[in-house]
Amino acid sequence: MTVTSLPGWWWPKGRYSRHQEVAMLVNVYTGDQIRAAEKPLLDTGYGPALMGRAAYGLAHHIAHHHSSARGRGLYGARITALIGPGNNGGDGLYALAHLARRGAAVAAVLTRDRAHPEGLQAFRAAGGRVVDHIPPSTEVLVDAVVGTGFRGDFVRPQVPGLEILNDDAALRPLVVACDLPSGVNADTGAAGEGVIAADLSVTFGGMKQGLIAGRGGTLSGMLHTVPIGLERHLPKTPVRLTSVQEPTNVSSPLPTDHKYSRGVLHLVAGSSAFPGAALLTAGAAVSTGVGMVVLQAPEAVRSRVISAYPEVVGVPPSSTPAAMDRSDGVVIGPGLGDQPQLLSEAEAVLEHVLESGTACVLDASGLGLIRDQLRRRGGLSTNVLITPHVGEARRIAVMLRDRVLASMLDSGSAKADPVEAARRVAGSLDCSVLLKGSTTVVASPQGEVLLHRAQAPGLATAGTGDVLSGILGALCATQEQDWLTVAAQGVSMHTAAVQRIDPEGRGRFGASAVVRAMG
Ligand SMILES: NC(=O)C1=CN([C@@H]2O[C@H](COP(=O)(O)OP(=O)(O)OC[C@H]3O[C@@H](n4cnc5c(N)ncnc54)[C@H](O)[C@@H]3O)[C@@H](O)[C@H]2O)[C@@H](O)CC1
Ligand SMILES: Nc1ncnc2c1ncn2[C@@H]1O[C@H](COP(=O)(O)OP(=O)(O)O)[C@@H](O)[C@H]1O
Repeated sequence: MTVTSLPGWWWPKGRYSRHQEVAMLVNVYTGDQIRAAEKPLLDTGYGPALMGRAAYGLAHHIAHHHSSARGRGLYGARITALIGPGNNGGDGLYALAHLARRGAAVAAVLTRDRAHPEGLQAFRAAGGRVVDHIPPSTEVLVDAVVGTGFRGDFVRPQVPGLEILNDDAALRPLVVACDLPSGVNADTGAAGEGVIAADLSVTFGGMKQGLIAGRGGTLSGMLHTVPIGLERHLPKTPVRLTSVQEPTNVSSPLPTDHKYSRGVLHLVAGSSAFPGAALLTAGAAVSTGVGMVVLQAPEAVRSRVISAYPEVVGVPPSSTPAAMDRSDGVVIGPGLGDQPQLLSEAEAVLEHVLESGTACVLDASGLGLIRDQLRRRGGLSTNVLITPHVGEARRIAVMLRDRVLASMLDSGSAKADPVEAARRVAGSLDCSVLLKGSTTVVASPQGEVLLHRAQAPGLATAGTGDVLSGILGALCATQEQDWLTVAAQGVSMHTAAVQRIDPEGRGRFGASAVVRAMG
């Protein structure tokens, strides 16, 4: 069976061997797009065939992951499924029937008084038992309560024995979600408290946005897509997923290059309160490979940065735009703080950038400059990439007086929708947006979206955003690419550096270590 395996290089419980991923950019669909693609096939009687392929793929991945987690074959493996009333439950039942025929001891808990009749029949015929609790010896728990048919709120079924989910990692069963963890919104990733976090999600027909975005991205675990024959019917999607691998499409220096042809990056970063941010941004830019890094910052910041990176050229914060004449890329904001003088000097640089069209990354305190630009120009410009985290994006929602946007950014809300939020900010400000978080969402003003699921929660440490700004700045100064390409390269490099220093996902590193791992 052909499958597309997605990022799995790091795994929290350390139970699996490293997984090779294959795809560089994968199309991502909403639940409705998948359902629409299924429709012509269902209308012409192919429903059972689709379900057959889905169930076979699910069984295949359960068997594979069980044997890599336990180090033995399927014979005698104790597999229990939570089965809902719809086709998602049907997939689960047929998958268990396959596994029973390969010698597994399978059981199903029916969470409602009805279940997919043919699936139930196949399950029973294969020797499956319907039980009213989760046997404590369960090694694999399959979540097939509800898939893309999920509507409203999800309440975790009250099934005796589910407490085994609270066991220590070594005892806990492997949790496999059928299509997606029950209760995750397939489009947005919004999810309530009752959702059972999966170690592995096996999804059918195409990668669903809800498995990557928002809370869904943190609940879905390792991802596999099982092709079920929808490919021809799937629409062109503007949403793609990056790989976490080191990008291969970043230009290397040519024998004919000189420092100016390799790009000059102008950084407006650092203040007496936050000199470290300038160090991290400059260090990351130098290590990414760029012809020259120019740092516009107060004297104390410059001397600290230059003592660590003597190759950086310092200019005072009051420099005129002439200091930027040779700049191919600009980063404004890391560690600027809130000193009015520094901010007004940064504003002059931003004005110059907006006039000249030089590629510019606007981050951290630099994002506060958007307010004035909204007043002056009604937004920014397509040569700008803004890189807010969710808190900063909420402040942008306030600047835009956009309540809908604010609710999309509220991760606890059923309306949470980071993909649409990033698109909305990009459209409103006419610039590209990189919304940081456990899944990074990059959106262009034209509505194209790129998702990156780092699966590296150790990145949640101060200063890693400054490192990312330095990487993005260096990349945009070195090569002429659209922001989506630069962002895909940048986030992949950022994550790949973490992969090198922290392959086990222990999180015992700081942002400086990420810079050191860049080279
Ligand atoms: N349409 C098809 O032919 C295919 C569908 N497939 C599977 O079918 C799933 C979709 O099937 P369905 O459309 O039957 O929908 P689901 O099985 O996902 O959900 C529908 C059922 O879940 C219940 N439900 C809805 N919201 C709920 C909530 N908040 N809490 C608890 N229960 C809730 C409903 O009562 C309904 O009976 C996909 O996720 C996938 O697993 C696959 O077999 C591939 C082919
Ligand atoms: N839970 C997480 N999992 C993976 N990556 C994360 C997580 N939390 C944050 N990150 C990443 O870490 C970086 C943090 O950036 P930011 O919040 O701007 O930090 P700082 O301002 O301290 O530099 C971003 O690239 C973000 O995507």
